[in-house]
Amino acid sequence: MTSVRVLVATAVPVERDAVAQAFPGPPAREVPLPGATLHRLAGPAGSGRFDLFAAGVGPALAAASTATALTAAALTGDPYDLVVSAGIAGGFVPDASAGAAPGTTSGTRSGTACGAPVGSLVVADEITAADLGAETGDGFLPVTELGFGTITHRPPDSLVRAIAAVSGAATGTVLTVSTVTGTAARAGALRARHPRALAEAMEGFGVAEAAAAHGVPVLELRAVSNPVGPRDRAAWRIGAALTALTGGFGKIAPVLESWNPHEL
Ligand SMILES: O=C(O)c1cccc(C(=O)CC[C@H]2O[C@@H](n3cnc4c(=O)[nH]cnc43)[C@H](O)[C@@H]2O)c1
Repeated sequence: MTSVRVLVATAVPVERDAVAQAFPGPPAREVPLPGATLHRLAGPAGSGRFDLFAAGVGPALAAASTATALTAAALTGDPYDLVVSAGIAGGFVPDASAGAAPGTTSGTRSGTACGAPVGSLVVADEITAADLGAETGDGFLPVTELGFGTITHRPPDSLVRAIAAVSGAATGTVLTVSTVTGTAARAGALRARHPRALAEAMEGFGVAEAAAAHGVPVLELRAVSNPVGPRDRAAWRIGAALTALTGGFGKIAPVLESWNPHEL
């Protein structure tokens, strides 16, 4: 059986390098593509084959870059089996008075609602575009209610559960936004519309759209660098999140390597 071929799309190089640190071995080989450069890891024979790349910030550039990488691989006759959107994110931290959102694996520990605190990991069971739609006098309407497209992609359930189990990541919806939330009002509106949301970032839905167009399954793994809410740059913990991302990939790499894409 050939080994699993995985494309990991981060937004920026520092996230890509944090993922790369989880993989021991020789330095990655650079493979240039139009608009992006793959970092091809040389794993031991029989292990998974991982290409990491910085796909850009925001859903549009991430989708375009991911589609380029997927098309290039397909044209060589060696397509990817899985795409992973990875990086840092804002975490929803509910009020201590609030319970966990139904269906999330986050919740109450010692009576304190925990959501997705800074430094924690989140694996998406739903990758949802939060601001793709129309504003109306009666509120926001997603594109699906306008009769177009989709707003949610669902990663393979068994893989999500395996990754959560091995990494300790919380499981829930990860929102994709084009504008970083910067007020309590916006955070509250997102939580009201997406009660299972644990995190927001800016690329997952774009990566997932590209993967879906190629019929390739997608995952999103995020390490929380800041709370979603009023803008406070001093509260960002990018170093801690990158460390968590490296640790998370160290744990999930064997799961990805042993995953059988035909068991979907
Ligand atoms: O200074 C700001 O308020 C600000 C505004 C826009 C972007 C940033 C970034 O640092 C880049 C966002 C980058 O990181 C992911 N990310 C991390 N935290 C969040 C968040 O709370 N909401 C959305 N995205 C977030 C995102 O995926 C981007 O790649 C700072």
